[in-house]
Amino acid sequence: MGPLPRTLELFYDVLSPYSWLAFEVLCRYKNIWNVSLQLRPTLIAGIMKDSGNRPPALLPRKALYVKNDVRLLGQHLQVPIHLPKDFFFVVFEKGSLTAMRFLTVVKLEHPELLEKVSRELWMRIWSRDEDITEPQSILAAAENAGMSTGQAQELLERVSTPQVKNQLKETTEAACKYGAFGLPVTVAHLDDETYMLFGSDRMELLAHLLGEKWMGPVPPAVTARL
Ligand SMILES: N[C@@H](CCC(=O)N[C@@H](CS)C(=O)NCC(=O)O)C(=O)O
Repeated sequence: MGPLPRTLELFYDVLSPYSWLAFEVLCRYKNIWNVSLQLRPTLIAGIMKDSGNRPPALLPRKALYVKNDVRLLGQHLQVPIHLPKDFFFVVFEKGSLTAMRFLTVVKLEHPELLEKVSRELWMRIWSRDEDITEPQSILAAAENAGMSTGQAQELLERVSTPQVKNQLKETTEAACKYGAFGLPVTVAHLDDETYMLFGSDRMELLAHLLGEKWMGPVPPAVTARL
């Protein structure tokens, strides 16, 4: 038997553009670093409430900074981020509750499609300024990720069931227990130690903790294909 795989849990919400950045970088590195990457759909609103934090964009000067930061990081990390025209309406009015419940049920029933469906939802909201709250929008994302219409509809019908609601709540609580006050959060389980890292900008530190090499956001073996 070989050594036990090191595990990384990525807590994310598709409402969080920084989560998208962390997600793409970790998806690029998971095989290079030989880590088991567990994707954990989480509700950022729940984390804000539980920790008493507030979204950075509620402070006007921070909002300006974040918009620019995310745009520049998108270019640097080769993730095609284009901010939605009505940033505040999209983030603070529309939110991500149904989308995150949908990803929760995808993880339960078709975990092999979770990466792709998550990416499709991010592409909609943070690249093409498309809705992610209406049933048709969620179905379109699922179908683009390779799910049949029937499969996607079946899962969508389950988003309001106690099982799915509770699962999303449990995952959000798990992130809070690790100390989350925002997203993305990467929890690294390495030998006897557990580390909680906040942000998409902790990857170099993560490489250091893993004893692996950080080769920048787009490692040579990988071509960014977004
Ligand atoms: N510096 C971090 C920022 C991450 C970030 O601001 N995430 C937002 C959600 S998109 C958040 O939860 N912020 C909470 C906070 O900054 O306290 C990065 O580059 O990823």
